[in-house]
Amino acid sequence: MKILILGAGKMGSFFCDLLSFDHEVAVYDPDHQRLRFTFNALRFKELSEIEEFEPQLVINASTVKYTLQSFEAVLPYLKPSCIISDIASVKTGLPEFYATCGHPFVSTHPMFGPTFASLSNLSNENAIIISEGDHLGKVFFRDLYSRLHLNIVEYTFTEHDETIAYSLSIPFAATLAFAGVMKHQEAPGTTFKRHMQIARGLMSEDDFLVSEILFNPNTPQQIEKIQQQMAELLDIIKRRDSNDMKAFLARVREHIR
Ligand SMILES: O=C(O)C(=O)C[C@]1(C(=O)O)C=C[C@@H](O)C=C1
Repeated sequence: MKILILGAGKMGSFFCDLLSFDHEVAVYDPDHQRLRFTFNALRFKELSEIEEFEPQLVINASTVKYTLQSFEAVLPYLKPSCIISDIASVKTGLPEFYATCGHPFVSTHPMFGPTFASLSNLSNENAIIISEGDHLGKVFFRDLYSRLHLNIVEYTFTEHDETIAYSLSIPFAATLAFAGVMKHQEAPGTTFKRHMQIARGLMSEDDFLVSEILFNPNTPQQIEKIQQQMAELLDIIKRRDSNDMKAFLARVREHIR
């Protein structure tokens, strides 16, 4: 299959490595410097090269802020039968775009990345496939993700954004709150060190990625839940109420069972 990957960032390079043994792969990135590290694939710097290549599948691995923009840039150079796909962390705007783009589409979300996952062993990781996608496109990604031993879950676009607001925005916001008040420790404890590791991982992410995940329209209501929990905890601490604290901790334990 002829596959075009948009974006030679971390995820684009990951898909390129993964697919280049079994498929004819090309990578397009308008930032020519980033193509220096692209191997076993054609490196496209000009849009006209895409037209000549005639890809059958496009995997858009651009930074989430530019997902729609990069689709729009390449669309005029694709055959109508070409399946277009994205791996964006937030799907806002994509259902509307796909509905009018005139191409079969498939949308997925690998729930891992180079910061924390070991890309050579993904057997404990997850991937989401959006149910509205084209049948063949979904079969392609289901097969690819199964071969990586990923746990695969299927959600609609709406379910995806609701779930992601919960599973990414809560840890992101909680980490930002922690990192926002932390100071250098000369003798940190193990819990502190673990939090610090997560905070450093998150802060090494692209600002666009962090922002777009937090800009998910479902995020504010999740952050309000954190605020409610903190307000309740603060109140219990100030009152030094052992019974209320016991009840609070029991409730939290129930949540993480
Ligand atoms: O491990 C990483 O590199 C990630 O950025 C993964 C992570 C996460 O923080 O959990 C971040 C964004 C993705 O859309 C999915 C998962």
